[in-house]
Amino acid sequence: MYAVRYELIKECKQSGARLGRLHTPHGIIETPIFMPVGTQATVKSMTPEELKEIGSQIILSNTYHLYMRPGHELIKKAGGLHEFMQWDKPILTDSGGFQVFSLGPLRKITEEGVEFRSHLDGSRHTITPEKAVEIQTALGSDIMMAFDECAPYPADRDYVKKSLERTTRWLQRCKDAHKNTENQALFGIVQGGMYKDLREQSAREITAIDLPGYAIGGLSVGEPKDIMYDILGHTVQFLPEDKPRYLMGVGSPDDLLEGVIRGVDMFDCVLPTRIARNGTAMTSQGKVVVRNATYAEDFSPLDPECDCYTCRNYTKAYIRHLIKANEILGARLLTIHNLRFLLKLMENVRIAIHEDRLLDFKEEFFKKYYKK
Ligand SMILES: CCNc1nc2cc3[nH]c(NC)nc3cc2c(=O)[nH]1
Ligand SMILES: [Zn+2]
Repeated sequence: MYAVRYELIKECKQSGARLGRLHTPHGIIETPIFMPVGTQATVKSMTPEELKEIGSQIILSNTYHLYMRPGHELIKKAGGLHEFMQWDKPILTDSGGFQVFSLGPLRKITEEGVEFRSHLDGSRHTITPEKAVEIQTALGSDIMMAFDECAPYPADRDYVKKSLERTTRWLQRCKDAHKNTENQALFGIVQGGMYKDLREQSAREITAIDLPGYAIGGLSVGEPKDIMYDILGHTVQFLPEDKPRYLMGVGSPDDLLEGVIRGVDMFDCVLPTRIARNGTAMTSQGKVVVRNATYAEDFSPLDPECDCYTCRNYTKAYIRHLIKANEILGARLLTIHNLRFLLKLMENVRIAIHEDRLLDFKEEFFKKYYKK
């Protein structure tokens, strides 16, 4: 019996999209789903109450950052991540692989794992598949991600092939090290760069290892959108229908819709929270850079069609003032709105799949948001 079980509710008649339910130890998640990112055990500037208020069902936290600070042993002493941050719904932790690889020249990859220097104090560390599982076990997340290598883009074919084969060996080591399969699920991650045959090879190797869910990694790493969509569509066909599919690091509205249409169930992205902090909002009329002077005396709501706390109470002029004055409330109000916007988008996507009109919904959305 796995800690996490996927229930396929309905397949869309217009596309490869699906409605599903993900049963986890901390509750049931309706998919397709967008997961707000809480890198350091907090979705920046949001309280758990506010996250629930806007409809967050599951949040993501980052193994590398929490291992570095405050340390997974401390969080274990605190009773685990749910207790530490007072979030009683599901948590997914990534394995730190992506962060460690984005440390660039400060790291060395071997069969054993990855040696790197801390971004905080330069101290030397080695993360192995076993260590990544140990850290995530201490954090107590509902879903832990395998330790993998996200191949850089671009990367030559030989490198990508060797890398994906090592990622498969690392996944087996993660599974062997994963003891409490009743309380925590381990998801495997498919690699293979932008090479369709290598994507097939990786998907077959990774799914040959029986797990409750699988992620598509190595995308949203700077490649053109049409390549991402093409590789994604190719890769999904080698993933089992009865398991959730998680596309890592994807979250702009167009990418979410294109991903759902190709059969993806789970997404995460720092975009909505990151652009909020620098004064950009995603609205039903498209992007609004609210820090622009044009909004200085605009006393209308940020998004007339939005039901969030920010749009019910404040004007663009006020939010612009807060952002210009670098007031913390500015970042908070835009974060509330941007997260609500994406969570609401996914609610509407789930309804559209239910009514077999997802492609029509996408058409309408693109006309308003992207004016095309
Ligand atoms: C769980 C850690 N492993 C892991 N994280 C990832 C995070 C990503 N984030 C983005 N774009 C923002 N692409 C990603 C790929 C991977 C990937 O291939 N692997
Ligand atoms: Zn709003």
